Amino acid sequence: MPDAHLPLTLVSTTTSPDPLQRLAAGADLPAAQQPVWPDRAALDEAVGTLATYPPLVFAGECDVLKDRMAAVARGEAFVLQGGDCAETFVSATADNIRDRVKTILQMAAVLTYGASMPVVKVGRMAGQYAKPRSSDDETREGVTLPAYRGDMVNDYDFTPESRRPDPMRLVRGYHASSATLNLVRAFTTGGFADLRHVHDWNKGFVANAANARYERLARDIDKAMRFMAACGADFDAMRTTEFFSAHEALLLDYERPMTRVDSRTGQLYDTSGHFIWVGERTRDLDGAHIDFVSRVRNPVGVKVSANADVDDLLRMIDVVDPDREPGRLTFITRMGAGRVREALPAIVEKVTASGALVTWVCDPMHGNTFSSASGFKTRDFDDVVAEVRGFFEVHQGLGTHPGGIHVELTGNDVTECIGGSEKILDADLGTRYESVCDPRLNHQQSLELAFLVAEMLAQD
Ligand SMILES: O=C[C@H](O)[C@H](O)COP(=O)(O)O
Ligand SMILES: C=C(OP(=O)(O)O)C(=O)O
Ligand SMILES: [Mn+2]
Repeated sequence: MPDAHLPLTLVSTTTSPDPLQRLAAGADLPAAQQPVWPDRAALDEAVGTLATYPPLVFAGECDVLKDRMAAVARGEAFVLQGGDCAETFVSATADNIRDRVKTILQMAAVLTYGASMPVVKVGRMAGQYAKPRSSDDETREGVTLPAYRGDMVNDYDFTPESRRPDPMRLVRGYHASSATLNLVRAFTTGGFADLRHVHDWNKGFVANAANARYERLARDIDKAMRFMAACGADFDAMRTTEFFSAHEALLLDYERPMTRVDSRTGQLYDTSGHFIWVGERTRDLDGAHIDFVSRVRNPVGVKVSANADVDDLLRMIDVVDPDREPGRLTFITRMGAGRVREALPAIVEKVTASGALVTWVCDPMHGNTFSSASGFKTRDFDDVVAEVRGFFEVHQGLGTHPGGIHVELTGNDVTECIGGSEKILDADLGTRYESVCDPRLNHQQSLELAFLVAEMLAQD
C-alpha cells in the first residue's frame, strides 16, 4: 500500500455501463477451473452482494504498483511476491498475518541490501482463496468427492457437505480479505515495519548457529545501517513501507463483481487486489481469464511453465499489453530447477526481440513439486534455490533483468518443504504439515532463500 502522501483515487462503486458491458462480453468465453455451483440463485445473490461492496484497493494504488513493476522491468528495482499457496478463513488470524508480513519484510530488507535497489513488496494474500486443481475430484479410501478448490469455493474437510461449492463463501472471502488487508495496512504504516526492527529480527536469524553461513552478509548490513546512522539518515522516515496485495484471478464470479470503473479515467480496475495473475492452467489465449485481465488496468501476471509456446506468449503480449506499457505485464516463470536453463532462454530472447518490455519474475515453487516417499506433496529447498540460480544465470547471460521472485511461504515453523539449514527430512514432514494445497517454505527457509538470493543479486 502506498504511503499517506499518495493521492487516493476514488473508484465508483456505482458503475457506468459501457466498460462493464464490455467486461460482460467475456462472460461467454470458456473459463477453465471454475466450480460447478449447485445453486444458481445463491450464486446470483452472492455475486450481486459483492457488486455492492466497497473496493478493497484503489485504482491509484494499482497505478503506483504498475510504476514500481516498470522500474523492476528496467532493472531499477526487485520484486518479492510471497504468501500462502491457499489462504484459509481459519488461518486469517492476527498472529498468522503478522508473521507472514514480518517474514516478507525481513526478506525484503536482505534483498534490498543485496540488490542495492528498492524491493517492491507484494503479499500473496488478502484474496488467495481459490485453487486450480489437477483433478476435479479426490478419492480417499474408496470414497470420491469434489476436489478442494480453495476456501472461497468449498471446505477442506473430506465430507460431501464440506466439499459442496457454496457461493456464500465468495462473500466470506471478501470479508476475510478485507480484514487481512486492513491489518496489513496497519502493520506496514503503523510502525511495525520500522527498518530498525526488521534488522534486529534478521540479527536473531543469523544468531542461530544453523545460519552461521549468513553471518557475514548480516554483519555487512549491520555496518551499512551504522554508516547510514552516522551520516544522519532519517530512520524515522523508514518506519512505514509500501506493501501491495496479489492473488490469482481464478474465480471469475469473484473478480467480475469486484471490477469497477475508475471515476478519474472511466477505466476498469479489478479492485480485489493490486496485482492479479493468471495461472498456468487458465492462460488459454481464447479463454475467459486472459480476456478478463486484458480488460482491467491493474498490473497483471501470467504464469509460464517450461511447456509454454513462445508464439502464444507473443500473442498474449499483444492481447494483454497492446500499448507496451512497462509494468503492465509480468511473466512469472515456473519451469523447475531441471528445465529452467533449457527452456527459459528462447522465451526471454524472443520476447525481448519482439520489443516488448515485460517484467520477469521467477516462481521457483510450482515446477519443483513432488510426492515424497512418505506420501507428502513437497518441494526440496535445494531445487528452489537451484531454479532461482538458473533464472539469474539465464537473464545474466542474455543481458535481461531477473526482476524478482514469487514464493509460497508462511511465517510459521511448518514442515512442508524438505531441506534448508534446519535440514527438514521426509520423515519430519508429518510433524507440522498445515498447507491445504501446496507446500510452503517456513519462516527460516524463507529467510535463508532471501540471503542466498541477496548473494546472487550482489553478483548481478
Ligand atoms: O497451487 C497450485 C495448484 O493449485 C496445485 O499445484 C495443484 O495441485 P494438485 O495437483 O494437487 O491439484
Ligand atoms: C496454481 C499456482 O501456480 P501455477 O498456476 O503456476 O501452477 C499457484 O501459484 O498456486
Ligand atoms: Mn500453489
